[in-house]
Amino acid sequence: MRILLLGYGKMGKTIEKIALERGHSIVGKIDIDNRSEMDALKPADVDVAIEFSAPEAAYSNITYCLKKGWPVVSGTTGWLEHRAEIEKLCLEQNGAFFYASNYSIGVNLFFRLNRQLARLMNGHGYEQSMTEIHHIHKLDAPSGTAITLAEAISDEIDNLEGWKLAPENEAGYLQITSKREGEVPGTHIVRYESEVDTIEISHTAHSRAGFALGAVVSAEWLPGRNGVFGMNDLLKI
Ligand SMILES: NC(=O)C1=CN([C@@H]2O[C@H](COP(=O)(O)OP(=O)(O)OC[C@H]3O[C@@H](n4cnc5c(N)ncnc54)[C@H](OP(=O)(O)O)[C@@H]3O)[C@@H](O)[C@H]2O)C=CC1
Ligand SMILES: O=C(O)C1=N[C@H](C(=O)O)C[C@H](O)C1
Repeated sequence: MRILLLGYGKMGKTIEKIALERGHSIVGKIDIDNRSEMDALKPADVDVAIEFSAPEAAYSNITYCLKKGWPVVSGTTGWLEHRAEIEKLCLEQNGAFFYASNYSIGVNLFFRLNRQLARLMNGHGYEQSMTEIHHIHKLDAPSGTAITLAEAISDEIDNLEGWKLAPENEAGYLQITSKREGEVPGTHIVRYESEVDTIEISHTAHSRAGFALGAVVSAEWLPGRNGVFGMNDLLKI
C-alpha cells in the first residue's frame, strides 16, 4: 500500500518503520513545515493516510484527507470536541475514517476488562480513580486512553456522571491524575478503593511499537470500506 504519513514525530517514525517492514511504501511525510507537499499529491497517489500529529492539527489534517478522497486512520488525541463534525464530513464524502484513542491490542483488551470490572463493581460502595503516566513531551491531559477508560466506567457505575482532571475533585465524578515523567510510553491504572481494600488494574506499554503496529494493521484494513470505524470493528472483540 502507498501510505501518506501526516505527522512525522515519535509515532510517525515508528509507523514508518513498521509499514516498511510489512512491505508498504511511504508516499509522503507531512509535518508542520511541508504541508504544501500534500497539494501536489493526486487522489489516486495515496491508498491510505495515517495521521498522528498534534491536537490543534488533527481536525484540518483529517478534513484535508477526506476531501481528497483518502481513507484516513487517525490516532491523534486532544481534538475530539470536533469528532462529530469529522464523522459527518466522512459520511457526506462517502469516505472512510478510522479512529482509536489507543491502537495497541493489549489496551483494547484492557478496555474490555475495564468495562467488565466497572460493571462488577457497580453498587458495592467503592470509590473509583485513575492515574495515567506519560512522557514529558505529551501535549494533552488527560490522555485519550484515560478518557476512553473513564467514559466506560461512568457508563457502568450508576452514581458517576463523568470525570474530572485532578486537582479538581467532585462527588459523582471519577478523578483522573495525569503524571508526566521522563520518556514513559504510556501507563494507565484504574483503582477502586473502600475502607477495607483496594482493587487495581493497570496497562503498561513498554514502547510505541504496539500503538504503531495497530495503526498500520488498521490502515491495511480500511481501504475499500466506507464509513466511520474503530478498533472494535477491526478486532471483532
Ligand atoms: N492512538 C494511539 O494509539 C496513540 C496516539 N498518540 C497521539 O498521537 C499524537 C502524536 O504523538 P507523537 O508522535 O508522540 O507526537 P510528536 O510530537 O512526536 O509528533 C507530532 C508530529 O506532528 C507534527 N505536526 C504538528 N502540527 C502538524 C500539522 N499541522 N500538520 C502535520 N504535522 C504536524 C509535529 O511537527 P513538529 O515537530 O514540526 O511540531 C510532529 O512531527 C499525539 O496526539 C499522541 O497523543 C500517540 C501514541 C499512540
Ligand atoms: O501521547 C502519547 O504518547 C500517547 N497518547 C495516547 C493517549 O493519549 O492515550 C495513547 C498512548 O497512551 C500514548
